[in-house]
Amino acid sequence: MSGRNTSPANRVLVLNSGSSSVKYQLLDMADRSRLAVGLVERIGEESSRLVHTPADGERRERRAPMGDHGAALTAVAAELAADGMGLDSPRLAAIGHRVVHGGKRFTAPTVIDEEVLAEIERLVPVAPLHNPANLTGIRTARALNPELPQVAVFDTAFHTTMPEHASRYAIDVETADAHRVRRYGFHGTSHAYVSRETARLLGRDPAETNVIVLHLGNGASASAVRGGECADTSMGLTPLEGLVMGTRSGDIDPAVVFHLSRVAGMSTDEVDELLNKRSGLVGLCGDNDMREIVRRRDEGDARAKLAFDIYVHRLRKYIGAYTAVLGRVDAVAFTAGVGENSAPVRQAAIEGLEGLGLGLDTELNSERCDRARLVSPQYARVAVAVVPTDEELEIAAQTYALVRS
Ligand SMILES: Nc1ncnc2c1ncn2[C@@H]1O[C@H](COP(=O)(O)OP(=O)(O)O)[C@@H](O)[C@H]1O
Ligand SMILES: CC(=O)OP(=O)(O)O
Ligand SMILES: [Mg+2]
Repeated sequence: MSGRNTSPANRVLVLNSGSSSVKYQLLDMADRSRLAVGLVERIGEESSRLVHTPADGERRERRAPMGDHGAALTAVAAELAADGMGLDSPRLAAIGHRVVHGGKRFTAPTVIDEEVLAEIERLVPVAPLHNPANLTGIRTARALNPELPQVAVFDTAFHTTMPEHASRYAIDVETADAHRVRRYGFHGTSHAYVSRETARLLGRDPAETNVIVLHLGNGASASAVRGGECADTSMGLTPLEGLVMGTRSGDIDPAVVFHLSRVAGMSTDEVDELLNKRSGLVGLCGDNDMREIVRRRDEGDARAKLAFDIYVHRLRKYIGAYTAVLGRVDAVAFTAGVGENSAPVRQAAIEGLEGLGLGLDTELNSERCDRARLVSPQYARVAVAVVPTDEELEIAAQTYALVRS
């Protein structure tokens, strides 16, 4: 089976397009190994940068302005081609795209055609930072190889099991339904993967395990997972609701919007921009990198301390709320950039929650480690876990399963 024409098409390219970045991985699904990983940052700026690392080669960095996600993906395709793994490679089975908003319709991974593209486009108003980037990525990939199957894996899909008492807002039913206003939830691929991995870490069946997952990246969300299914999650119609994030406010009184419009004369777009891009940690202290915030706080910076405290206070409220939603909690799992790396955030979030059965082993918590692990003491009733998320692997697995079936 080593001849060129007989090599199986078992590779999947995964594209995770954020508002100003693209993360990508090329995976071999025979052994789930990574053949290349990379990142394009600062898309839309003069200082765009691509970092590409093939599994068996040197890390390469390219700096050139990339105006949009199309230009970024074209540059990624060129890097892959230089390693003999271009988008026209017969070994490539499919491209899996992370698509942030799938609305109510997409409850599972879906092969992309014109109609699916149109539906993703229709959802742009409820995911303005994300769906346009996803669409550009998909269109460019299709132009580069029209024959290649493209699969959309939706952030919202995992949350479609939420019961209506969790997904419906308490507003007029007819108005809500006419405009598809409800809570959808996001980061679903991560919540699904991490809740399953947490059960595995505990040596338990995911179908009988209840987990609170705290996905703390730049965007951040919490979910209550009962027996492998989402019972509630903190993001809503859009990825703005819930936890305090890098640049997003999370929960606020909706009347803040009317107030800013009436009293400060701000337009709808201006308030939208304020809450999505100039709020959260950035709005509170000018920084959205948790490393920097903790460093400043430790040097006595009052604004950084307040930002940290507000971030953690919100997190603790959700831990309490989801303990009540689930009734019995087996584990709280921290994941994504902040969750996996910030021992001070984990400590402040769990400290004093003995009443909920939670505790932390401060030594285990401060160890650096990139594998899933427990950081709670043996005697704690509820386990606390740090579980690295792997959205790319999960997207590749779902994509590959779909194109093979
Ligand atoms: N060592 C670290 N300590 C604390 N926070 C970290 C560390 N590494 C990364 N982060 C945080 O993780 C965030 C990015 O998380 P990530 O999950 O990659 O987000 P996204 O996928 O939304 O880009 C950074 O903004 C930073 O705040
Ligand atoms: C949905 C969402 O917030 O995604 P990200 O964390 O990639 O911004
Ligand atoms: Mg992320």
